[in-house]
Amino acid sequence: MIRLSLKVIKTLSIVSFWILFLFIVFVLSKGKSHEGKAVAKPLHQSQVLNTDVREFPPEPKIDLPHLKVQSKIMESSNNDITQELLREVKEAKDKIEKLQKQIAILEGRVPQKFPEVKYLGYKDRKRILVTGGAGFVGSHLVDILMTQGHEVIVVDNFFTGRKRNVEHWFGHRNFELIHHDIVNPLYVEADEIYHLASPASPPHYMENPVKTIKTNTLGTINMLGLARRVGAKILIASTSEVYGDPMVHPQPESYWGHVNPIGPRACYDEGKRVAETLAYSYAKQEKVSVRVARIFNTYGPRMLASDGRVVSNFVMQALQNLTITIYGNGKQTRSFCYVSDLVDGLLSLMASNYTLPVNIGNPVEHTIEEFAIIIKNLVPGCRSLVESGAAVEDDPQRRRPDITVAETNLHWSPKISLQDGLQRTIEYFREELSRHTFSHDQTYMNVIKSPPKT
Ligand SMILES: O=c1ccn([C@@H]2O[C@H](COP(=O)(O)OP(=O)(O)O[C@H]3OC[C@@H](O)[C@H](O)[C@H]3O)[C@@H](O)[C@H]2O)c(=O)[nH]1
Repeated sequence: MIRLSLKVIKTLSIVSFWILFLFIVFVLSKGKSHEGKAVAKPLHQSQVLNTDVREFPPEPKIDLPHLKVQSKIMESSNNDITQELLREVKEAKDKIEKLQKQIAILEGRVPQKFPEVKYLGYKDRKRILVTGGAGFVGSHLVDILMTQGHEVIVVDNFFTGRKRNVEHWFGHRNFELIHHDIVNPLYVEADEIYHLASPASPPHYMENPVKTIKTNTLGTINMLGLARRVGAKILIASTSEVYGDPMVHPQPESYWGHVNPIGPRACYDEGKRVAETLAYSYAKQEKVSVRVARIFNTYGPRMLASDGRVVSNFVMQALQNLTITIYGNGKQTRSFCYVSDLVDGLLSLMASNYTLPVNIGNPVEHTIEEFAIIIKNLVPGCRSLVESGAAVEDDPQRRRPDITVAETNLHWSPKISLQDGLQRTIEYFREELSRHTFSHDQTYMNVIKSPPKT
């Protein structure tokens, strides 16, 4: 459809150029014939005058200057018209050139071929809504749902999501993108809802804590309300942060958590805890079919370089030989799951009959200090220093998922090793870096963080 529109625009611009050109040629030739008439007419008039007033000799002193002035006026007005037309032609040419450039850019961006999509019959094809579908995790989920042959509606407010993440589906008849903030109600039809919309990186969710709470409470109410109205099954993306700074290790789903309700992370931690409470309240009271995934630290391509989480920070620092910044003493631990494993877990959970919360994460645990060294060693020739700085307030000290529930009920466990996943992620960020040019004292971080120059 987009390709067709581009062709039509291209054809129209060429046709309009030729029409304008022919019009100009026509006007110019008219102007010339006028010029001819302008000379002929006075001559004719003078002849008439000669015959009519034979007794009075013509008075060239009066007539000739008049004729000269007149022809000069006509000449100059013709010159003006010509100048004006030439200016218009130039303007039109410039506009057409500009349009052609824009068309070339658009043609380059619209994929000539969509990724291969399975054909599903009417009975098997679902209409699936993904909130936050242009984000890091959401866009990977959308890719799988699309290739499975479903109809996918992406809703995103583009706070941390990017159109670029889903642009390879633009124009596909199974794909729809809605720019919408789910804090406001949404009226669409869907069989399933994956509710992922929320900033997930600590610096992002702390930037506007009130908005983070609204997204996870009002936004979740809106999505649960929608699920109730249309009878859709809904999966809520919760987080390992519901366990806070855990007193139990590793964390099973049965652990109630240890969250500071008034700390800097509370907007997210408590927001997600309320989201879970809302899910089970709608399930109990309104009979909505809910699934709750507690997502542990996830990484992979399409993370924003400015995301602020440890993987993107360390990889970007290592690629640019900048100091790798550890917050605190680096003894705190995390377990990192590659994004494709997480997406498989979400799909399995949605398809299962298991309705209680499920941890989705990779149980291989590392200290942040070890993690910095692992990344440094994976970037060939990296000369970064590793340094410790100030600790982050309320930073959870130990985190590792107990994934027994997922293994038993979903038959799911992560497949991608940290080594493989990080290598793919490093390649992605290397590519991201190559898209930008920097002056000698600039880094990707300070370029993308500084406000755009006007
Ligand atoms: O540059 C950095 C960034 C982070 N860190 C540390 O690395 C650890 C991990 O931090 P991240 O910001 O990546 O993520 P966190 O584990 O704190 O929070 C994450 O938890 C699970 C998810 O649901 C969320 O995506 C997110 O809230 C923390 O201890 C943090 O202090 C650094 O040492 N240096």
